[in-house]
Amino acid sequence: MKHLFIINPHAGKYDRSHEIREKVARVMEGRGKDYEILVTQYAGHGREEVRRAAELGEPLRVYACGGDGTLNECVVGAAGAPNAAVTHYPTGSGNDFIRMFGPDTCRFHDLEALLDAPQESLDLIDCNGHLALNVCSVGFDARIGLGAADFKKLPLVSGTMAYQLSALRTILQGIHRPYRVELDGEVLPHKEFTLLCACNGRYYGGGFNPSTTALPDDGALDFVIIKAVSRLTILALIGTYAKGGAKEIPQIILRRGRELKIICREPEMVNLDGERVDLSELSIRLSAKKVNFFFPEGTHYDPARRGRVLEKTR
Ligand SMILES: Nc1ncnc2c1ncn2[C@@H]1O[C@H](COP(=O)(O)OP(=O)(O)OP(=O)(O)O)[C@@H](O)[C@H]1O
Repeated sequence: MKHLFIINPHAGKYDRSHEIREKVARVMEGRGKDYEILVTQYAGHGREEVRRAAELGEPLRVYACGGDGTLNECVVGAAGAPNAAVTHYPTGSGNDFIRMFGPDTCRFHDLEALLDAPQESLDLIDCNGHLALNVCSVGFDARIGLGAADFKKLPLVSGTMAYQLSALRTILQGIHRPYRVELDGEVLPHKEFTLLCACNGRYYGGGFNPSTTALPDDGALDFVIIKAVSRLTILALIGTYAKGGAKEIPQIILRRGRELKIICREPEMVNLDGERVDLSELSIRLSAKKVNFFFPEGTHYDPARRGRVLEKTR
């Protein structure tokens, strides 16, 4: 079994690659494991290296050392490879996918707990051929989160300020847009929407909890759709939405399904695990590919399965 550590030096607030390298070497050499560390040189590098390693066909365990973007790169590289499995060693800003492990999320910081850990086969979201593990969304939230990058480039603008400026721009530009939306073959009667979200995981955007029922291995996606609402309404509802209260909000449609088709008037920013693609016609569905994900013994993304001993892969 080969253990491959993909370290993104740009994840989180500062470069932790040196510290992670030392920790990995200490743990892996102490246990006589076959391991390799790769510090990425550019966006997309992790995905390429994981794909190359998975294609060798040998048993492979990949540790995504970064945030959700790094995890997405490793997952895409390992998607569909039965010999490969991925986990998250969180050093990013949001680390949202693993929040689903609830009180056990902190155990992902323990490298030793990730060794010889059990795995499950997880579903993936496919949006026009782009894959996501956690959440794919379009609308108000995607424009704020992804649009913040435009402001981060400006001098004297901090990370928080970039999000505030992006939120202000999004609110001024109008928070709902005309989309044609089809859910599992049924065209929704509404003409304008604020946000459409396909959830495989339960958290995104630094802790927002749009779905409290999504499970990444149930062969379905949990769709969260906010109809057109006013700026004042969104301000009043956003706190409830963030805390997992979507089912209490009448302007939100919650459905479990397999495919969401969206046609926009012009290209829209689409969020895939925090990464951006711009599309005007979207088909968001379950991918035919799955990915193996490993996690500390006794923990689980499904609260009902926490504490159970799963089969280990050595
Ligand atoms: N060497 C690199 N240079 C520039 N960008 C990189 C490099 N390696 C990876 N990336 C990209 O960096 C981006 C941010 O990484 P990541 O999402 O892991 O961290 P984060 O934004 O701090 O965390 P989170 O997404 O959990 O908030 C991703 O788009 C990833 O593809």
